[in-house]
Amino acid sequence: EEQEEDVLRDLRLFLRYVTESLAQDRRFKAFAKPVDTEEVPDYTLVVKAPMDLSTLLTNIDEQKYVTVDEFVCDADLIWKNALEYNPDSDPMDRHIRHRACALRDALRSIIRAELNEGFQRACEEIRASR
Ligand SMILES: CC(=O)c1csc(NC(=O)C2C[NH2+]C2)n1
Repeated sequence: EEQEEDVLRDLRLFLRYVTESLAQDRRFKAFAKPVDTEEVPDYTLVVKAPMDLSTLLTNIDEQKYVTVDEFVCDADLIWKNALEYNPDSDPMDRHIRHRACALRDALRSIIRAELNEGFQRACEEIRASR
């Protein structure tokens, strides 16, 4: 009902704030848009569930997420995919892995700093009721 739609609207605003904060950070530029599978043809052979910051924003607009944890699950794909696609010891692989781990930590840090636990519980109750 109306109150639920009010909570989910606030969730979308919160998730856009988190995602935009990460998207503005130059360290995370490699994660801003989908990997171009024309330029990187072997990417889809290695990574079965691609994800990037712009796709997270699209998912938010399409009302895919009812809880913060569902969003974090998708956002975590970004760094997991990067570690999978860049496993080697060469400096470029190491560089992108460091940035992927920085993305993971920045995401969790913003959420811990800004998310009200009562609001998270309200979202989880909506998910449980559906
Ligand atoms: C988004 C992502 O994970 C990504 C973009 S480029 C890249 N890796 C490289 O360009 C080479 C370093 N070894 C392969 N990984």
